[in-house]
Amino acid sequence: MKFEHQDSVQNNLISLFNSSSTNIESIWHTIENWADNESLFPYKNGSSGQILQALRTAKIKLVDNAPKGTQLKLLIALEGEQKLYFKPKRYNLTDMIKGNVYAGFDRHNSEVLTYYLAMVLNYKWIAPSVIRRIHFYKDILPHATAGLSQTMTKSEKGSTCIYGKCYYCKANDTVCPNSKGEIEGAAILYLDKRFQMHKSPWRRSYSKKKMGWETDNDFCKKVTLTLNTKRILNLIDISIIDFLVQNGDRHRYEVYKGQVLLMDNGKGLGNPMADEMDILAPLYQCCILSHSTWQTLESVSGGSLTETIKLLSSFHGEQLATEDHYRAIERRLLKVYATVQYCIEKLGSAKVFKNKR
Ligand SMILES: Nc1ncnc2c1ncn2[C@@H]1O[C@H](COP(=O)(O)OP(=O)(O)OP(=O)(O)O)[C@@H](O)[C@H]1O
Ligand SMILES: [Mn+2]
Repeated sequence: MKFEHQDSVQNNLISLFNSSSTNIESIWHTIENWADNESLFPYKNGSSGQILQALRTAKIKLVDNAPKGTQLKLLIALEGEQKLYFKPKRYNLTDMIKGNVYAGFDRHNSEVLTYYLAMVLNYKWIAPSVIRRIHFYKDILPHATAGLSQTMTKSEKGSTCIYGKCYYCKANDTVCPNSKGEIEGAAILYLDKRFQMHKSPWRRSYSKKKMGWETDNDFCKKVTLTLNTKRILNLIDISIIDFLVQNGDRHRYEVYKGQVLLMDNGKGLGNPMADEMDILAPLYQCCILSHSTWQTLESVSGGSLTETIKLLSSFHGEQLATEDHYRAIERRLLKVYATVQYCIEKLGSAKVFKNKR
């Protein structure tokens, strides 16, 4: 069932994304002059769509390794002073990643789908991200830094491949151009600003050891001693987004202009059959939620969440996930509603719903 209110939410989102304008210079100019406390990057009046179009098409000036982190990725300088992070495709959409919630390589489509998901859920502290195919021999090799060239190797079939520079990068784990000579990946707009990094209170141990949040029923109380309500509400918003795509790897978070950024979203969409509930621990342990997040969640019920993501991503002609994954997101959304219901029953809605500031 669809409500009128849902149509207006969807129409508003369409107006952010359905932009045919491709004046790259002018959208980069808008970004450079962006000084707003409402979102990480401009999004109104088609800006979101224009940024994605620019990320997909802007000419490449320089390609380098991006050595921070465990996953292979590139830092690409575009004509006109903007940069992007390029997380290459490592899996097909139908591949199932078995194992724990942080198993496997990053999924490039998870970065992109999470961007749309966050925008639909009105979480605007995220960098625009879009699928881009880059011609290896025309657009990477001629612009590669010496450092990047040193982390390339010839495959058995004779093509040049990249193994990159990162914590988990290994010379036999390469990314190679496809039969068209292209490498597909997520092009993520680079935030060239200073931000602070914090450890997530709900991070995993990445070993057999149990973390405080896994054993302590009063864990949220401890968190409230160090973090204010606004920060906790932000972390809860993020845990909902992470739960919907099953990203279980939110070990740290970055803060910019007092807002928690949704950065590093590549560990979602691994297994459409899994609903690991503990990703939602911030929500069910603290049992608070911002009013506005709840309103937004209610406004995307009944299938409209994934319908809207599909619609917005269709403007670039890309399929971001299989139907199994979209069904899984809708199924998990029902579990989010049920978790909020549990909190209301436990504490009463007056205690659950909070204002963000
Ligand atoms: N869009 C961005 N703009 C600027 N900096 C970014 C952006 N995305 C990520 N970073 C920074 O780069 C670092 C590495 O990126 P990211 O976390 O995506 O890589 P990763 O390989 O998945 O790392 P990890 O293995 O620690 O999860 C992050 O710590 C973050 O500070
Ligand atoms: Mn990561």
